[in-house]
Amino acid sequence: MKILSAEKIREADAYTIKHEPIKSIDLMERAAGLCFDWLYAAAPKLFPDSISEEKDWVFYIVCGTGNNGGDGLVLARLLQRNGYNTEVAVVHVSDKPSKDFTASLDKLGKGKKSVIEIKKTADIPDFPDNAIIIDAIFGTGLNRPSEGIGREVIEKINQSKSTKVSIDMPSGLFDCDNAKNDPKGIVRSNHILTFQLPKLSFFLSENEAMVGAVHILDIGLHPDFLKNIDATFHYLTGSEAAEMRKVRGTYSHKGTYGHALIIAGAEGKWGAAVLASKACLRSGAGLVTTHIGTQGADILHNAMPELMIQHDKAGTHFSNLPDLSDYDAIGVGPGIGKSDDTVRALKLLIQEAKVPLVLDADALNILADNLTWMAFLPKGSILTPHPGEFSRLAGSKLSHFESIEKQREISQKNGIYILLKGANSSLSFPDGRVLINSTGNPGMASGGMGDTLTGIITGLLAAQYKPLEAAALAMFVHGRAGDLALKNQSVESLVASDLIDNLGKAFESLSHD
Ligand SMILES: NC(=O)C1=CN([C@@H]2O[C@H](COP(=O)(O)OP(=O)(O)OC[C@H]3O[C@@H](n4cnc5c(N)ncnc54)[C@H](OP(=O)(O)O)[C@@H]3O)[C@@H](O)[C@H]2O)[C@@H](O)CC1
Ligand SMILES: Nc1ncnc2c1ncn2[C@@H]1O[C@H](COP(=O)(O)OP(=O)(O)O)[C@@H](O)[C@H]1O
Ligand SMILES: [K+]
Repeated sequence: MKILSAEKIREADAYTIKHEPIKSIDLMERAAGLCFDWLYAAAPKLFPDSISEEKDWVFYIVCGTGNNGGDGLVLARLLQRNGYNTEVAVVHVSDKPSKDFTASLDKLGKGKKSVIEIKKTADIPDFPDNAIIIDAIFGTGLNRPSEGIGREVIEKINQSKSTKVSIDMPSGLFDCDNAKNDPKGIVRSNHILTFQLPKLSFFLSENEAMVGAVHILDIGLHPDFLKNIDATFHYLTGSEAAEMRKVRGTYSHKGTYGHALIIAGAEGKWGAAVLASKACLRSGAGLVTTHIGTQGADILHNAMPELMIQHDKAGTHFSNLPDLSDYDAIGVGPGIGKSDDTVRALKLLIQEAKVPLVLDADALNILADNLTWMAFLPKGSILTPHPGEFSRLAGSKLSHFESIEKQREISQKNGIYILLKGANSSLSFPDGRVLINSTGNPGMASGGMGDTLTGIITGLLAAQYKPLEAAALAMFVHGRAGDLALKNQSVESLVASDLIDNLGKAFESLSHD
Protein backbone atom coordinates (compact mmCIF):
# COMPACT_ATOMS: atom_id res chain seq x y z
CA MET A 1 0.00 0.00 0.00
CA LYS A 2 1.36 3.38 -0.99
CA ILE A 3 2.03 6.06 1.60
CA LEU A 4 1.48 9.47 0.00
CA SER A 5 2.44 12.93 1.16
CA ALA A 6 -0.28 15.45 2.08
CA GLU A 7 0.41 17.18 -1.23
CA LYS A 8 -0.15 13.99 -3.25
CA ILE A 9 -3.29 13.20 -1.29
CA ARG A 10 -4.65 16.62 -2.20
CA GLU A 11 -3.91 15.75 -5.84
CA ALA A 12 -5.71 12.42 -5.38
CA ASP A 13 -8.75 14.24 -3.94
CA ALA A 14 -8.78 16.67 -6.87
CA TYR A 15 -8.36 13.87 -9.45
CA THR A 16 -11.21 11.91 -7.87
CA ILE A 17 -13.49 14.95 -7.81
CA LYS A 18 -12.79 15.55 -11.52
CA HIS A 19 -12.74 12.01 -12.88
CA GLU A 20 -15.17 9.99 -10.77
CA PRO A 21 -16.72 12.60 -10.97
CA ILE A 22 -18.02 13.62 -7.55
CA LYS A 23 -18.63 17.00 -5.93
CA SER A 24 -16.06 17.77 -3.24
CA ILE A 25 -18.85 18.21 -0.67
CA ASP A 26 -20.10 14.72 -1.53
CA LEU A 27 -16.62 13.28 -1.07
CA MET A 28 -16.64 14.91 2.35
CA GLU A 29 -20.04 13.35 3.11
CA ARG A 30 -18.65 9.96 2.08
CA ALA A 31 -15.57 10.35 4.26
CA ALA A 32 -17.55 11.53 7.28
CA GLY A 33 -20.10 8.75 6.70
CA LEU A 34 -17.32 6.18 7.05
CA CYS A 35 -16.17 7.88 10.26
CA PHE A 36 -19.73 7.56 11.55
CA ASP A 37 -19.88 3.85 10.67
CA TRP A 38 -16.58 3.26 12.46
CA LEU A 39 -17.72 5.16 15.56
CA TYR A 40 -21.08 3.45 15.60
CA ALA A 41 -19.36 0.05 15.73
CA ALA A 42 -16.56 1.04 18.10
CA ALA A 43 -18.37 3.35 20.55
CA PRO A 44 -19.44 0.65 23.05
CA LYS A 45 -15.77 -0.20 23.58
CA LEU A 46 -14.57 3.40 23.62
CA PHE A 47 -16.67 4.68 26.51
CA PRO A 48 -15.65 3.71 30.04
CA ASP A 49 -17.56 0.80 31.64
CA SER A 50 -19.20 3.26 34.03
CA ILE A 51 -21.09 4.82 31.09
CA SER A 52 -22.71 1.80 29.52
CA GLU A 53 -25.99 3.40 28.46
CA GLU A 54 -26.10 5.14 25.09
CA LYS A 55 -28.21 7.97 26.49
CA ASP A 56 -25.25 8.96 28.67
CA TRP A 57 -22.73 8.98 25.83
CA VAL A 58 -21.40 12.36 24.71
CA PHE A 59 -19.50 13.00 21.47
CA TYR A 60 -17.57 16.26 21.68
CA ILE A 61 -16.68 17.34 18.15
CA VAL A 62 -14.01 20.02 17.87
CA CYS A 63 -13.68 21.43 14.37
CA GLY A 64 -11.25 23.75 12.57
CA THR A 65 -12.39 25.89 9.66
CA GLY A 66 -10.90 23.89 6.78
CA ASN A 67 -12.16 20.67 5.22
CA ASN A 68 -11.01 18.64 8.23
CA GLY A 69 -13.39 20.76 10.28
CA GLY A 70 -16.00 20.17 7.55
CA ASP A 71 -15.64 16.41 8.07
CA GLY A 72 -16.22 16.97 11.77
CA LEU A 73 -19.41 18.96 11.10
CA VAL A 74 -20.84 16.32 8.78
CA LEU A 75 -20.03 13.66 11.38
CA ALA A 76 -21.78 15.77 14.03
CA ARG A 77 -24.89 15.95 11.85
CA LEU A 78 -24.89 12.17 11.35
CA LEU A 79 -24.48 11.54 15.06
CA GLN A 80 -27.32 13.94 15.86
CA ARG A 81 -29.54 12.39 13.22
CA ASN A 82 -29.00 9.00 14.86
CA GLY A 83 -30.02 10.34 18.25
CA TYR A 84 -26.62 10.67 19.91
CA ASN A 85 -25.69 13.50 22.30
CA THR A 86 -23.23 15.90 20.73
CA GLU A 87 -21.41 19.08 21.61
CA VAL A 88 -19.98 20.87 18.59
CA ALA A 89 -17.23 23.48 18.83
CA VAL A 90 -15.68 25.48 15.99
CA VAL A 91 -12.18 26.83 16.56
CA HIS A 92 -11.58 29.89 14.41
CA VAL A 93 -8.09 28.96 13.28
CA SER A 94 -8.44 31.00 10.11
CA ASP A 95 -10.69 33.81 8.93
CA LYS A 96 -10.95 32.14 5.51
CA PRO A 97 -13.13 29.07 6.10
CA SER A 98 -13.24 26.55 3.27
CA LYS A 99 -16.29 26.37 1.02
CA ASP A 100 -17.22 22.87 2.13
CA PHE A 101 -16.76 23.79 5.78
CA THR A 102 -19.23 26.64 5.38
CA ALA A 103 -21.72 24.47 3.50
CA SER A 104 -21.51 21.79 6.20
CA LEU A 105 -21.99 24.36 8.95
CA ASP A 106 -25.10 25.65 7.19
CA LYS A 107 -26.51 22.13 6.97
CA LEU A 108 -25.81 21.50 10.64
CA GLY A 109 -27.40 24.84 11.52
CA LYS A 110 -30.69 23.55 10.15
CA GLY A 111 -30.74 21.22 13.18
CA LYS A 112 -31.57 22.56 16.59
CA LYS A 113 -28.34 22.48 18.48
CA SER A 114 -26.07 25.55 18.71
CA VAL A 115 -22.37 25.50 18.03
CA ILE A 116 -19.73 26.70 20.51
CA GLU A 117 -17.62 29.37 18.80
CA ILE A 118 -13.99 29.48 20.00
CA LYS A 119 -12.22 32.68 18.95
CA LYS A 120 -10.23 33.57 22.06
CA THR A 121 -8.87 31.85 25.16
CA ALA A 122 -11.91 32.70 27.28
CA ASP A 123 -14.15 30.83 24.79
CA ILE A 124 -12.38 27.50 25.31
CA PRO A 125 -14.71 25.18 27.21
CA ASP A 126 -13.68 22.64 29.84
CA PHE A 127 -13.59 19.40 27.88
CA PRO A 128 -15.19 16.48 29.75
CA ASP A 129 -13.14 13.50 30.96
CA ASN A 130 -15.48 10.69 29.97
CA ALA A 131 -16.71 11.64 26.51
CA ILE A 132 -15.34 10.87 23.07
CA ILE A 133 -13.58 13.92 21.71
CA ILE A 134 -13.60 14.02 17.94
CA ASP A 135 -10.52 15.92 16.81
CA ALA A 136 -11.27 17.66 13.51
CA ILE A 137 -9.16 20.81 13.84
CA PHE A 138 -6.41 20.22 11.29
CA GLY A 139 -5.88 17.45 8.74
CA THR A 140 -3.56 17.32 5.77
CA GLY A 141 -3.93 21.10 5.31
CA LEU A 142 -1.64 21.90 8.27
CA ASN A 143 0.95 24.27 6.78
CA ARG A 144 2.85 25.36 9.92
CA PRO A 145 3.10 24.13 13.50
CA SER A 146 -0.14 24.79 15.36
CA GLU A 147 -0.29 28.24 16.88
CA GLY A 148 -2.70 30.74 18.40
CA ILE A 149 -6.16 29.64 19.42
CA GLY A 150 -5.84 26.30 17.56
CA ARG A 151 -2.84 25.36 19.62
CA GLU A 152 -4.48 26.47 22.88
CA VAL A 153 -7.44 24.22 22.15
CA ILE A 154 -5.14 21.30 21.33
CA GLU A 155 -3.34 21.73 24.65
CA LYS A 156 -6.68 21.81 26.47
CA ILE A 157 -7.90 18.68 24.65
CA ASN A 158 -4.72 16.91 25.72
CA GLN A 159 -5.50 17.69 29.36
CA SER A 160 -8.81 15.81 29.09
CA LYS A 161 -8.97 12.11 29.97
CA SER A 162 -11.62 11.46 27.29
CA THR A 163 -10.84 9.11 24.42
CA LYS A 164 -9.62 11.16 21.48
CA VAL A 165 -10.55 10.10 17.96
CA SER A 166 -8.78 12.11 15.26
CA ILE A 167 -10.17 12.54 11.79
CA ASP A 168 -7.54 11.86 9.13
CA MET A 169 -4.59 13.09 11.26
CA PRO A 170 -3.97 14.01 14.89
CA SER A 171 -4.38 17.79 14.64
CA GLY A 172 -1.01 19.54 14.60
CA LEU A 173 0.94 16.54 13.24
CA PHE A 174 2.65 16.88 9.86
CA ASP A 175 2.46 13.99 7.40
CA CYS A 176 6.25 13.40 7.25
CA ASP A 177 8.84 15.32 9.21
CA ASN A 178 7.96 16.68 12.64
CA ALA A 179 11.50 17.54 13.73
CA LYS A 180 10.69 21.23 14.03
CA ASN A 181 7.24 20.61 15.47
CA ASP A 182 6.47 20.92 19.18
CA PRO A 183 4.73 17.76 20.48
CA LYS A 184 2.72 19.90 22.92
CA GLY A 185 0.90 21.43 19.93
CA ILE A 186 -0.30 18.05 18.62
CA VAL A 187 -3.39 16.12 19.74
CA ARG A 188 -2.46 12.95 21.64
CA SER A 189 -4.82 10.76 19.71
CA ASN A 190 -6.08 7.33 20.83
CA HIS A 191 -7.57 6.43 17.45
CA ILE A 192 -6.90 7.91 14.02
CA LEU A 193 -9.49 7.46 11.29
CA THR A 194 -7.26 8.15 8.34
CA PHE A 195 -8.54 8.44 4.81
CA GLN A 196 -7.50 5.99 2.11
CA LEU A 197 -3.79 5.68 2.91
CA PRO A 198 -1.68 5.95 6.06
CA LYS A 199 0.73 8.86 6.51
CA LEU A 200 4.46 8.32 7.11
CA SER A 201 4.51 10.19 10.42
CA PHE A 202 2.21 7.53 11.93
CA PHE A 203 5.08 5.05 11.82
CA LEU A 204 7.82 7.11 13.42
CA SER A 205 8.95 6.60 17.01
CA GLU A 206 9.16 10.32 17.77
CA ASN A 207 5.37 10.53 17.29
CA GLU A 208 4.47 7.60 19.54
CA ALA A 209 2.66 9.73 22.14
CA MET A 210 0.40 11.31 19.50
CA VAL A 211 -0.35 8.29 17.33
CA GLY A 212 -2.75 5.73 18.74
CA ALA A 213 -4.40 2.92 16.79
CA VAL A 214 -4.57 3.72 13.07
CA HIS A 215 -7.71 2.75 11.15
CA ILE A 216 -7.59 3.19 7.39
CA LEU A 217 -10.96 4.14 5.86
CA ASP A 218 -11.29 3.53 2.13
CA ILE A 219 -13.06 6.68 0.89
CA GLY A 220 -12.85 5.56 -2.74
CA LEU A 221 -10.17 7.89 -4.09
CA HIS A 222 -9.75 7.22 -7.79
CA PRO A 223 -8.00 3.85 -8.45
CA ASP A 224 -6.27 5.15 -11.61
CA PHE A 225 -4.57 7.91 -9.66
CA LEU A 226 -3.55 5.59 -6.85
CA LYS A 227 -2.20 3.02 -9.31
CA ASN A 228 -0.17 5.41 -11.41
CA ILE A 229 1.28 7.75 -8.83
CA ASP A 230 4.92 7.11 -7.88
CA ALA A 231 5.44 6.68 -4.16
CA THR A 232 8.68 6.62 -2.23
CA PHE A 233 7.13 5.02 0.84
CA HIS A 234 5.03 1.87 0.96
CA TYR A 235 3.31 0.09 3.82
CA LEU A 236 3.85 -3.66 3.40
CA THR A 237 0.49 -5.41 3.80
CA GLY A 238 -0.15 -9.13 4.19
CA SER A 239 -1.52 -9.51 0.67
CA GLU A 240 1.55 -7.82 -0.81
CA ALA A 241 3.85 -10.09 1.23
CA ALA A 242 1.79 -13.09 0.11
CA GLU A 243 2.35 -12.19 -3.54
CA MET A 244 6.11 -12.47 -3.01
CA ARG A 245 5.92 -16.03 -1.72
CA LYS A 246 6.98 -18.60 -4.32
CA VAL A 247 5.06 -21.78 -5.00
CA ARG A 248 7.22 -24.92 -4.79
CA GLY A 249 7.22 -27.08 -7.91
CA THR A 250 6.20 -30.69 -7.48
CA TYR A 251 9.49 -31.95 -8.94
CA SER A 252 11.71 -29.49 -7.10
CA HIS A 253 14.48 -30.91 -4.92
CA LYS A 254 16.95 -29.63 -2.36
CA GLY A 255 19.24 -28.44 -5.11
CA THR A 256 16.47 -26.15 -6.31
CA TYR A 257 16.49 -24.27 -3.03
CA GLY A 258 20.16 -23.54 -2.75
CA HIS A 259 22.87 -23.87 -0.17
CA ALA A 260 23.04 -21.23 2.57
CA LEU A 261 26.11 -20.38 4.60
CA ILE A 262 25.72 -18.86 8.07
CA ILE A 263 28.78 -17.37 9.73
CA ALA A 264 27.83 -16.69 13.32
CA GLY A 265 28.72 -17.24 16.97
CA ALA A 266 31.83 -17.02 19.08
CA GLU A 267 32.76 -18.12 22.59
CA GLY A 268 29.86 -17.18 24.92
CA LYS A 269 27.58 -16.44 21.95
CA TRP A 270 27.15 -19.82 20.24
CA GLY A 271 23.41 -19.33 20.75
CA ALA A 272 23.42 -16.63 18.07
CA ALA A 273 24.63 -19.26 15.59
CA VAL A 274 21.95 -21.71 16.75
CA LEU A 275 19.16 -19.16 16.28
CA ALA A 276 20.34 -17.88 12.90
CA SER A 277 20.93 -21.42 11.58
CA LYS A 278 17.61 -22.78 12.84
CA ALA A 279 15.70 -19.86 11.33
CA CYS A 280 17.58 -20.38 8.06
CA LEU A 281 16.68 -24.08 7.97
CA ARG A 282 13.04 -23.16 8.64
CA SER A 283 12.90 -20.59 5.84
CA GLY A 284 13.28 -22.60 2.71
CA ALA A 285 17.00 -23.20 2.10
CA GLY A 286 17.75 -26.60 0.52
CA LEU A 287 20.92 -26.99 2.56
CA VAL A 288 22.40 -24.99 5.39
CA THR A 289 26.02 -24.99 6.50
CA THR A 290 27.20 -23.01 9.49
CA HIS A 291 30.83 -21.95 9.69
CA ILE A 292 31.80 -21.90 13.35
CA GLY A 293 34.69 -22.21 15.81
CA THR A 294 35.25 -25.87 16.77
CA GLN A 295 34.19 -25.27 20.35
CA GLY A 296 30.70 -24.35 19.21
CA ALA A 297 30.25 -27.29 16.82
CA ASP A 298 28.74 -29.77 19.29
CA ILE A 299 26.19 -27.28 20.54
CA LEU A 300 25.10 -26.67 17.00
CA HIS A 301 24.99 -30.33 16.02
CA ASN A 302 22.93 -31.24 19.07
CA ALA A 303 20.50 -28.42 18.36
CA MET A 304 19.94 -29.32 14.68
CA PRO A 305 20.93 -32.62 13.10
CA GLU A 306 19.83 -31.22 9.70
CA LEU A 307 22.64 -28.68 9.79
CA MET A 308 26.07 -29.11 8.23
CA ILE A 309 29.05 -27.68 10.03
CA GLN A 310 32.20 -26.11 8.70
CA HIS A 311 34.95 -25.71 11.31
CA ASP A 312 36.86 -22.48 11.63
CA LYS A 313 40.61 -22.75 12.24
CA ALA A 314 40.28 -20.87 15.51
CA GLY A 315 38.36 -22.77 18.19
CA THR A 316 36.57 -19.79 19.61
CA HIS A 317 35.53 -17.44 16.80
CA PHE A 318 35.35 -16.62 13.10
CA SER A 319 38.91 -16.14 11.82
CA ASN A 320 39.20 -17.67 8.37
CA LEU A 321 37.12 -17.84 5.23
CA PRO A 322 35.71 -21.14 3.94
CA ASP A 323 35.63 -21.89 0.20
CA LEU A 324 32.71 -19.73 -0.89
CA SER A 325 32.06 -21.39 -4.24
CA ASP A 326 29.53 -23.86 -2.76
CA TYR A 327 27.13 -21.28 -1.44
CA ASP A 328 24.17 -19.45 -2.96
CA ALA A 329 23.62 -17.11 -0.02
CA ILE A 330 25.72 -15.99 2.93
CA GLY A 331 24.57 -14.48 6.23
CA VAL A 332 27.24 -13.17 8.56
CA GLY A 333 27.48 -11.37 11.85
CA PRO A 334 25.34 -12.58 14.78
CA GLY A 335 27.61 -13.05 17.80
CA ILE A 336 30.89 -13.08 15.84
CA GLY A 337 32.66 -10.44 17.97
CA LYS A 338 35.28 -8.03 16.69
CA SER A 339 38.63 -9.86 17.10
CA ASP A 340 41.37 -8.67 14.77
CA ASP A 341 41.29 -11.87 12.74
CA THR A 342 37.47 -11.67 12.56
CA VAL A 343 37.84 -8.17 11.11
CA ARG A 344 40.33 -9.48 8.53
CA ALA A 345 38.14 -12.47 7.66
CA LEU A 346 35.11 -10.22 7.15
CA LYS A 347 37.09 -7.92 4.88
CA LEU A 348 38.12 -10.93 2.80
CA LEU A 349 34.52 -12.15 2.69
CA ILE A 350 33.36 -8.78 1.34
CA GLN A 351 36.10 -8.86 -1.29
CA GLU A 352 35.60 -12.48 -2.37
CA ALA A 353 31.81 -12.97 -2.18
CA LYS A 354 30.07 -13.32 -5.53
CA VAL A 355 26.58 -13.47 -4.02
CA PRO A 356 24.74 -10.76 -2.03
CA LEU A 357 25.64 -10.87 1.66
CA VAL A 358 23.36 -10.48 4.65
CA LEU A 359 25.24 -8.47 7.26
CA ASP A 360 24.04 -8.19 10.85
CA ALA A 361 25.23 -7.36 14.36
CA ASP A 362 29.04 -7.40 14.72
CA ALA A 363 29.51 -7.56 10.95
CA LEU A 364 27.79 -4.15 10.90
CA ASN A 365 29.83 -2.84 13.79
CA ILE A 366 33.01 -3.83 11.97
CA LEU A 367 31.66 -2.18 8.82
CA ALA A 368 30.93 0.98 10.82
CA ASP A 369 34.62 1.06 11.83
CA ASN A 370 35.60 0.66 8.16
CA LEU A 371 33.05 2.62 6.17
CA THR A 372 35.13 2.54 2.98
CA TRP A 373 34.30 -1.19 2.69
CA MET A 374 30.68 -0.29 2.04
CA ALA A 375 31.43 0.45 -1.62
CA PHE A 376 32.84 -3.08 -2.08
CA LEU A 377 29.79 -4.95 -0.81
CA PRO A 378 28.34 -7.23 -3.49
CA LYS A 379 25.43 -5.39 -5.14
CA GLY A 380 22.11 -6.33 -3.62
CA SER A 381 23.62 -7.07 -0.20
CA ILE A 382 21.29 -6.62 2.76
CA LEU A 383 22.26 -4.84 5.97
CA THR A 384 20.02 -5.36 9.01
CA PRO A 385 20.98 -2.80 11.66
CA HIS A 386 18.98 -2.05 14.78
CA PRO A 387 18.89 1.68 15.62
CA GLY A 388 22.12 1.51 17.66
CA GLU A 389 24.00 -0.23 14.85
CA PHE A 390 22.50 2.16 12.34
CA SER A 391 23.65 5.25 14.23
CA ARG A 392 27.18 3.82 14.15
CA LEU A 393 26.90 3.31 10.38
CA ALA A 394 25.31 6.73 9.84
CA GLY A 395 27.85 8.45 12.04
CA SER A 396 25.40 10.18 14.37
CA LYS A 397 22.23 9.75 16.37
CA LEU A 398 19.22 10.78 14.31
CA SER A 399 15.46 11.03 14.72
CA HIS A 400 13.48 8.18 13.20
CA PHE A 401 12.52 10.33 10.22
CA GLU A 402 16.12 11.45 9.68
CA SER A 403 17.29 7.82 10.01
CA ILE A 404 14.98 6.76 7.21
CA GLU A 405 16.23 9.61 5.01
CA LYS A 406 19.83 8.60 5.74
CA GLN A 407 18.99 4.94 5.19
CA ARG A 408 17.66 5.77 1.71
CA GLU A 409 20.78 7.76 0.92
CA ILE A 410 23.17 4.93 1.91
CA SER A 411 21.12 2.35 0.00
CA GLN A 412 21.10 4.45 -3.15
CA LYS A 413 24.76 5.33 -2.96
CA ASN A 414 25.96 1.74 -2.48
CA GLY A 415 23.36 -0.31 -4.35
CA ILE A 416 22.36 -2.20 -1.21
CA TYR A 417 19.25 -2.91 0.87
CA ILE A 418 19.06 -1.69 4.45
CA LEU A 419 16.54 -3.12 6.87
CA LEU A 420 16.39 -0.74 9.82
CA LYS A 421 14.88 -2.84 12.59
CA GLY A 422 12.46 -1.91 15.36
CA ALA A 423 8.74 -1.30 15.63
CA ASN A 424 7.70 -0.47 12.03
CA SER A 425 11.00 -1.69 10.55
CA SER A 426 11.87 0.09 7.31
CA LEU A 427 13.52 -1.53 4.30
CA SER A 428 15.24 0.80 1.83
CA PHE A 429 15.99 -0.24 -1.77
CA PRO A 430 18.84 0.86 -4.04
CA ASP A 431 16.26 2.76 -6.14
CA GLY A 432 15.25 4.96 -3.19
CA ARG A 433 11.96 3.32 -2.29
CA VAL A 434 11.19 2.33 1.30
CA LEU A 435 8.88 -0.37 2.66
CA ILE A 436 7.46 0.03 6.16
CA ASN A 437 6.62 -3.23 7.92
CA SER A 438 3.20 -3.91 9.40
CA THR A 439 3.95 -6.92 11.64
CA GLY A 440 5.74 -7.45 14.94
CA ASN A 441 5.22 -6.47 18.57
CA PRO A 442 7.13 -5.16 21.60
CA GLY A 443 7.59 -8.74 22.88
CA MET A 444 10.23 -8.98 20.17
CA ALA A 445 12.42 -6.49 21.99
CA SER A 446 14.61 -9.27 23.42
CA GLY A 447 17.97 -10.84 22.61
CA GLY A 448 18.25 -13.14 19.62
CA MET A 449 15.31 -11.81 17.60
CA GLY A 450 17.65 -10.14 15.09
CA ASP A 451 19.69 -13.35 14.71
CA THR A 452 16.56 -15.17 13.55
CA LEU A 453 15.86 -12.45 10.99
CA THR A 454 19.35 -12.92 9.52
CA GLY A 455 18.63 -16.63 9.21
CA ILE A 456 15.28 -16.08 7.50
CA ILE A 457 16.67 -13.65 4.92
CA THR A 458 19.62 -15.94 4.16
CA GLY A 459 17.31 -18.93 3.81
CA LEU A 460 15.08 -17.11 1.33
CA LEU A 461 18.07 -15.85 -0.67
CA ALA A 462 19.37 -19.42 -0.94
CA ALA A 463 15.94 -20.53 -2.14
CA GLN A 464 16.32 -18.21 -5.15
CA TYR A 465 14.42 -15.20 -3.88
CA LYS A 466 15.82 -11.94 -5.21
CA PRO A 467 17.28 -9.68 -2.49
CA LEU A 468 14.25 -7.35 -2.55
CA GLU A 469 11.75 -10.18 -2.03
CA ALA A 470 13.98 -12.04 0.43
CA ALA A 471 14.39 -8.99 2.65
CA ALA A 472 10.77 -7.84 2.40
CA LEU A 473 9.19 -11.26 2.88
CA ALA A 474 11.58 -12.08 5.74
CA MET A 475 10.78 -8.79 7.47
CA PHE A 476 7.05 -9.47 7.23
CA VAL A 477 7.16 -13.17 8.14
CA HIS A 478 9.55 -12.55 11.05
CA GLY A 479 7.10 -10.06 12.59
CA ARG A 480 4.13 -12.30 11.82
CA ALA A 481 5.85 -15.26 13.53
CA GLY A 482 6.44 -12.98 16.53
CA ASP A 483 2.75 -12.03 16.54
CA LEU A 484 1.63 -15.66 16.31
CA ALA A 485 4.07 -16.71 19.03
CA LEU A 486 2.55 -14.07 21.30
CA LYS A 487 -0.72 -16.02 21.35
CA ASN A 488 0.92 -18.54 23.71
CA GLN A 489 3.24 -16.08 25.44
CA SER A 490 3.20 -12.56 26.83
CA VAL A 491 5.28 -9.60 25.72
CA GLU A 492 7.48 -10.28 28.74
CA SER A 493 7.97 -14.01 28.11
CA LEU A 494 8.41 -14.11 24.33
CA VAL A 495 11.84 -15.34 23.21
CA ALA A 496 13.42 -15.83 19.80
CA SER A 497 13.01 -19.63 19.94
CA ASP A 498 9.22 -19.14 20.20
CA LEU A 499 9.38 -17.09 17.04
CA ILE A 500 11.26 -19.82 15.17
CA ASP A 501 8.67 -22.37 16.36
CA ASN A 502 6.01 -20.24 14.69
CA LEU A 503 7.75 -19.68 11.35
CA GLY A 504 5.77 -22.46 9.69
CA LYS A 505 2.44 -20.96 10.74
CA ALA A 506 3.67 -17.52 9.71
CA PHE A 507 4.52 -18.63 6.14
CA GLU A 508 1.24 -20.53 5.93
CA SER A 509 -0.76 -17.56 7.23
CA LEU A 510 0.18 -15.71 4.05
CA SER A 511 -2.27 -17.80 2.09
CA HIS A 512 -5.09 -16.18 4.11
CA ASP A 513 -3.93 -12.56 3.63
N1 LIG B 1 -12.44 17.09 -0.99
C1 LIG B 1 -11.35 16.89 -0.30
O1 LIG B 1 -10.32 17.43 -0.64
C2 LIG B 1 -11.45 16.08 0.92
C3 LIG B 1 -10.77 16.44 2.07
N2 LIG B 1 -11.02 15.83 3.23
C4 LIG B 1 -10.57 16.40 4.48
O2 LIG B 1 -9.95 17.63 4.27
C5 LIG B 1 -8.76 17.73 5.03
C6 LIG B 1 -7.87 18.71 4.42
O3 LIG B 1 -8.58 19.92 4.40
P1 LIG B 1 -7.91 21.32 4.09
O4 LIG B 1 -7.02 21.19 2.94
O5 LIG B 1 -9.01 22.28 3.99
O6 LIG B 1 -7.03 21.57 5.35
P2 LIG B 1 -7.29 21.42 6.92
O7 LIG B 1 -6.48 20.25 7.40
O8 LIG B 1 -8.71 21.44 7.26
O9 LIG B 1 -6.60 22.72 7.51
C7 LIG B 1 -6.58 23.91 6.76
C8 LIG B 1 -6.99 25.04 7.63
O10 LIG B 1 -6.13 25.14 8.72
C9 LIG B 1 -5.48 26.42 8.73
N3 LIG B 1 -4.14 26.18 9.21
C10 LIG B 1 -3.19 25.35 8.71
N4 LIG B 1 -2.14 25.32 9.53
C11 LIG B 1 -2.45 26.11 10.58
C12 LIG B 1 -1.78 26.46 11.77
N5 LIG B 1 -0.58 25.97 12.07
N6 LIG B 1 -2.38 27.27 12.65
C13 LIG B 1 -3.59 27.77 12.38
N7 LIG B 1 -4.28 27.46 11.26
C14 LIG B 1 -3.71 26.66 10.38
C15 LIG B 1 -5.58 26.93 7.33
O11 LIG B 1 -5.64 28.32 7.45
P3 LIG B 1 -4.64 29.33 6.71
O12 LIG B 1 -3.40 28.58 6.28
O13 LIG B 1 -5.44 29.84 5.61
O14 LIG B 1 -4.35 30.34 7.76
C16 LIG B 1 -6.90 26.33 6.89
O15 LIG B 1 -7.95 27.12 7.36
C17 LIG B 1 -8.26 16.32 5.08
O16 LIG B 1 -7.37 16.10 6.13
C18 LIG B 1 -9.56 15.57 5.25
O17 LIG B 1 -9.93 15.57 6.60
C19 LIG B 1 -12.00 14.77 3.27
O18 LIG B 1 -13.22 15.39 3.54
C20 LIG B 1 -12.06 13.99 2.01
C21 LIG B 1 -12.33 14.89 0.87
N1 LIG C 1 8.79 -2.94 19.69
C1 LIG C 1 8.97 -3.76 18.64
N2 LIG C 1 7.98 -3.95 17.76
C2 LIG C 1 8.16 -4.75 16.70
N3 LIG C 1 9.30 -5.42 16.43
C3 LIG C 1 10.32 -5.27 17.28
C4 LIG C 1 10.22 -4.44 18.43
N4 LIG C 1 11.40 -4.48 19.06
C5 LIG C 1 12.20 -5.30 18.36
N5 LIG C 1 11.56 -5.77 17.28
C6 LIG C 1 12.12 -6.65 16.24
O1 LIG C 1 12.96 -7.63 16.85
C7 LIG C 1 14.21 -7.70 16.18
C8 LIG C 1 15.33 -7.27 17.14
O2 LIG C 1 16.57 -7.34 16.50
P1 LIG C 1 17.93 -7.03 17.25
O3 LIG C 1 17.81 -5.80 18.06
O4 LIG C 1 19.01 -7.11 16.24
O5 LIG C 1 18.04 -8.27 18.24
P2 LIG C 1 19.29 -9.16 18.63
O6 LIG C 1 20.52 -8.37 18.31
O7 LIG C 1 19.15 -9.37 20.09
O8 LIG C 1 19.18 -10.41 17.87
C9 LIG C 1 14.10 -6.81 14.96
O9 LIG C 1 13.70 -7.54 13.82
C10 LIG C 1 13.01 -5.81 15.34
O10 LIG C 1 12.31 -5.33 14.22
K1 LIG D 1 -7.71 16.03 12.81
